[in-house]
Amino acid sequence: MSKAQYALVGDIGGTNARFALVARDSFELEHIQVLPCNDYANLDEAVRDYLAHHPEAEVHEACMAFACPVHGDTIKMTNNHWTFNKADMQARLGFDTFKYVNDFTAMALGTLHVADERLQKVGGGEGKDGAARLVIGPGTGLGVSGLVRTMTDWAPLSTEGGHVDFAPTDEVEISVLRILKERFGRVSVERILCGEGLLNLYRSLCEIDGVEPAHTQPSQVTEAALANSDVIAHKTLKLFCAIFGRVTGNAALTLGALGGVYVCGGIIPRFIEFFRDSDFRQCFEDKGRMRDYLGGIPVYVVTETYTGLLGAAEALKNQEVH
Ligand SMILES: Nc1ncnc2c1ncn2[C@@H]1O[C@H](COP(=O)(O)OP(=O)(O)OP(=O)(O)O)[C@@H](O)[C@H]1O
Repeated sequence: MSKAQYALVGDIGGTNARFALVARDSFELEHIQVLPCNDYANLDEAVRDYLAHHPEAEVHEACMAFACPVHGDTIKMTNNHWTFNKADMQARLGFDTFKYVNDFTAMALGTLHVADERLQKVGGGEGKDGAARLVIGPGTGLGVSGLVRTMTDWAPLSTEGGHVDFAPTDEVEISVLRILKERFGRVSVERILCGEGLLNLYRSLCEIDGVEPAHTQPSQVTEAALANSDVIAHKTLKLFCAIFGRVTGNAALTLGALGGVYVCGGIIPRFIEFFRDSDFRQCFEDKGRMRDYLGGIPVYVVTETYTGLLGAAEALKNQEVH
């Protein structure tokens, strides 16, 4: 009996490597497995281990997303010890095709295949068909990407939008800027809108109120905020959502994202009800003469865990991804 033909897709983060198989012309992820990168000397060991569990699959094609730059000849993971030459790795694994994409680019492409029930709408109308989409996500950093329709496919934009300047809009935010400027010299929005950023914001609000910080992890701040057991933690999460709304609105204006906004990353899905009740949407739309323009744009929080794997599957077939 001949083996079934599959492509291997991967999403390689600092801590974990996620793998799945996809059949030809399908976006259904089969046999998803999450392996700790630290258990393997390099990528090929992890891939071999994964494929050894699926001898029924014949794999000639692969596409993987990496949490590091992917444009050079060498992949050097930012947060783990894996490093290798791309051509050498492809030869070692014996794949006819091996595509490499950045993890947030894969996240953006993955939103094209997320099931409707994994998209939580937070205001706005219907996205305009074929118009640009914004993909933005606070996680370890603040990822910003976009999707633009071309003649053949959706082209993902690789941007550094997390590094635009933080633009405060009231006295409290101006005080936050002052405090963070003293610490970092320059304050990009990523200094606030990511896990570490949430802590930066919390510590700043503690300093403004003259209170000793009680939390040292981003998750502690959100837990205390959700339990409403700590006034400053609650204020922090509220302000986090408001600033995220303004930054997302700015990015949507710049990109002309009438097709919709997709909120990815591991942070917002952890407090989706709080997010829905927050000032996020109001701040997203609070752009003077552009209020109506933004008012029509739907915002979706993506709650799918494996968006990056779906994106790797899309990237394999997408002619705009080289
Ligand atoms: N409950 C929480 N509230 C706020 N931030 C959190 C919470 N739990 C984890 N974080 C923060 O979320 C960040 C991780 O984000 P995310 O889950 O998106 O990972 P990632 O950037 O995709 O990285 P990787 O691909 O290595 O998993 C970390 O900075 C972490 O401290």
